[in-house]
Amino acid sequence: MTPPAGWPAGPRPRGPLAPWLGHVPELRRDALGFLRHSRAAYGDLFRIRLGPRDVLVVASPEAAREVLVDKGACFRKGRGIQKMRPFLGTGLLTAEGEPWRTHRRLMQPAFHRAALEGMAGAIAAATTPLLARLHGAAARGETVDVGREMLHVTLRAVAAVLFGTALGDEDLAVVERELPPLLARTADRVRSPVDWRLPTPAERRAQAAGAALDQVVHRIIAARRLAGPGGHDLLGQLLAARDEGGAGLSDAELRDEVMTLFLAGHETTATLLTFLFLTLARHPDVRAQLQAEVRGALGSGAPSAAQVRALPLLQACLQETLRLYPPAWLLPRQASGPVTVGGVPLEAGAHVSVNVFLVQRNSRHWPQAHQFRPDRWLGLTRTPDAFIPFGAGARMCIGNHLALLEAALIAALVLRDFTLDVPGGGPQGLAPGLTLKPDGPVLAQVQALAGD
Ligand code: HEM
Repeated sequence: MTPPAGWPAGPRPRGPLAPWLGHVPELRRDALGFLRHSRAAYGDLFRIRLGPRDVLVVASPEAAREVLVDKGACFRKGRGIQKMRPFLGTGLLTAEGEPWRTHRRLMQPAFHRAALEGMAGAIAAATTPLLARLHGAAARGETVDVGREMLHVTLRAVAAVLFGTALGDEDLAVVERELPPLLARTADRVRSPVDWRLPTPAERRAQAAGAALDQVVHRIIAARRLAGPGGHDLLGQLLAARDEGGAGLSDAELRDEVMTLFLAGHETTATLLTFLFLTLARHPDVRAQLQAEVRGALGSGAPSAAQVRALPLLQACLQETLRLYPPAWLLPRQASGPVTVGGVPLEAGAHVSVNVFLVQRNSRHWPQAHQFRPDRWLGLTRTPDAFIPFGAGARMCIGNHLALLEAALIAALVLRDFTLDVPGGGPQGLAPGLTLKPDGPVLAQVQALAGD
């Protein structure tokens, strides 16, 4: 195993199977511990081995910027992302080159901050069943599984934002039932070292789920086309989008984009909210200040986008949660031609992994990097370079404003009426999979706050 010429050092794989597996066993055992330890020993750029491949791990904001922004055109998405294609088709997440550029140009306006203003009502309405469940749990003294509840609410929110009122209760039930097995199977495929599709029960379940979802999505697209322009839903805006030649997205392209938005926008936002409530339960002083801010600024009705954006401590807590626990914790890339990163020469096909988790806990850039200190965000006028939870450059998350709006609205609505306590402090470890999650369920006791 000869490392590529000019590459930095990294840990040596151990054990009899090391030549075949490289660091896969270490990563399976404790990926974050292994990566943190390697960074401490080898610096902000180091080499690891994944099976037959050398991977350059990037843990400095400067080199991350090179990969994602300055030399972004010299890289394509890594292999894992391509394995999402059977279910996602070629939506924004998986597309490359000209098709990606065309779709991104067409879709971008619908995701601008100003375009999202009118969606606050739909997100607040999607939160109503969660609030009802929390009331019930508080009255009965039951605990709630915060992660599960956040997955429910963000799925409803993303569905409401995408389809508006076009999504009836029956269709929503299909989405709630069929999307999770499809997403779970997609995550398994990404993690798997091989890329085959045996007809296992999970694969067959995912295929059936995909077919059921396709039916719903195609029906809604047809109905939405008939209804014509107007409305605040994203699908309406995507249907109306035209390129310079006057061409819009076909039904097949819209299907792929809708599935992509479900996948990209659902678990990520749920994870942010789960970590937010877990972290606030561990910092009751911050939570009390935050509740005072929310209750002081919001009346009893549905808050507007402008109202939640103007809550400085809520915004600071969301940023600090994204810094410590970035749901998209690593961004894999493959060089499409010869290029250097941090002075390291890469050949075409070389693998790079921008490690968002390590960048955002880099102590050169973040004093007390591992501590939850939302106050560090108060009064900041520009986003620090070492903060890339939504990526950076041309492939940066198209849904970043939507995610922050959704998370702020849901968090504000919950915090206005409830306190979620997590007895024993909840799960202590982190589970880095497709997204970064707590390594166990976050079980909360719910207390309803008295009205004013
Ligand atoms: C807290 C929530 C979210 C986080 C942390 C997050 C993070 C990210 C990151 C890091 C990327 C870049 C991936 C890369 O460079 O390889 C990305 C891409 C993307 N995200 Fe998000 N995301 C979130 C929510 C959303 C939402 C709500 C949507 C839409 C409903 C969305 C849609 C997308 C899409 C379509 C892409 C691909 C963009 C492209 O390549 O042009 N995301 N996201």
